[in-house]
Amino acid sequence: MSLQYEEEPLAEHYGYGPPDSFPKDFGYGEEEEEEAEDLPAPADSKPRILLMGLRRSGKSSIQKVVFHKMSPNETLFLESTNKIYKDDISSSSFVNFQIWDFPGQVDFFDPTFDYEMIFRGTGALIFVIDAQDDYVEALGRLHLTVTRAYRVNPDINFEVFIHKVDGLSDDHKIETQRDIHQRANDDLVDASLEKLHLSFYLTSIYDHSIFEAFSKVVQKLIPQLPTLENLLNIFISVSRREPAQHPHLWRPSVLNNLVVTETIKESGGRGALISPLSSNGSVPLSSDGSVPLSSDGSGPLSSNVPCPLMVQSPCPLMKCYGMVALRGGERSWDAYVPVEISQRGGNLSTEPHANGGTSQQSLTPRGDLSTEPHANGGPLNEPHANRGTSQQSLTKLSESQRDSSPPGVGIQ
Ligand SMILES: Nc1nc2c(ncn2[C@@H]2O[C@H](COP(=O)(O)OP(=O)(O)OP(=O)(O)O)[C@@H](O)[C@H]2O)c(=O)[nH]1
Repeated sequence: MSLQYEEEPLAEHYGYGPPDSFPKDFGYGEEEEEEAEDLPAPADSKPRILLMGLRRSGKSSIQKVVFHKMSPNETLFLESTNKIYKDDISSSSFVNFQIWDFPGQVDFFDPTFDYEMIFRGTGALIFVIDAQDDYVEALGRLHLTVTRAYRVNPDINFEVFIHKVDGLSDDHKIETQRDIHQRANDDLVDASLEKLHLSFYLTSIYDHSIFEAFSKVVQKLIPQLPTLENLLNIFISVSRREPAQHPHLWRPSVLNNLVVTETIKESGGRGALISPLSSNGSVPLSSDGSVPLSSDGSGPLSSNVPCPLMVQSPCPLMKCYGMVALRGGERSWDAYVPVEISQRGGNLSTEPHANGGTSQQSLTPRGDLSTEPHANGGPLNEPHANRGTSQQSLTKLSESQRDSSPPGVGIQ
């Protein structure tokens, strides 16, 4: 069903050539995209993220650096995209989506182009603006694109990447963002589209900003986000150790870098503990209970306690893992929620916790957040209150490891 649905309009209406022309030979790219025959039906498809913007604005570079580990310098050799490249990001049960990288020269509004089909199945539209270039034309195209898309599908998240800001001074960055924000919103007001919300991000492939921005875009597509945010607030509240004191500690710290990969399992839990996991699905252990980094700084070292709920991920946004355990009253730890922690190359955030005020929150039996004080008098924000329980969680994972596991394995 989907095969014809997607193949036909794209194959017919996209193609090489100047703007405003759509030769019939347009098709999908050949590198990583699926064959048209494999495309899922629109109703069943994963959330779709469109990458749009003028030519050379940096769309393909963003995709390659964020999802294919291409080094930023290599993007200098990328050729101009002349087909839609559809990239399937299937990293876990929560975070599955497709990215469609559009050629910059395509005019999406050619009458023969079925833009309705494209926008109808879209979760987020990222419009990339080259901040090092004159952006007047880009603003015009942005307006045209988002207004047309909004009329087809008002549920799309519209995200504007003010890109290549590595070449700008701090003052220039702020001024550029202010100016683009102002002009884009003025255009919407003139079109009586005040309800259309644009989110803006300053990005560059040469630093962490592009990962942060993409992480935020993806998170908006996760329906369980409120629950996850609550969990992560708890995560932050128990993550007390400062990197300055323990530079070897792998310390997830910012909310928007975290993505949970499993729903909360039924539990009689009243508390939460998060232990870091290595990418091979085991809990890293060291003599002082902290988490040593691997030599390349990309994540925790491997260790010796297997975790049955581990979810592997090929995506560099989600290469490290943590685990939430829900405590079940008199019982031992009986539910585990693996979380994926977005991080790249050991670039740890050392910003203070933005959401640290959740110390009195605890998990109800259904995994919802309660704001009541902790029932057992062991507030979650006291690191030592969790030391004993991390031992319990390890017991649950592997009885044989019980005595050999040091206390305080969880991040504190
Ligand atoms: N300074 C800087 N250059 C970048 C950045 N991102 C991409 N570039 C460069 O911008 C140029 C164009 O990048 P592409 O990714 O090919 O742009 P595109 O939007 O996909 O281009 P089309 O395929 O023609 O639509 C390349 O030389 C990249 O190296 C960035 O964050 N900073």
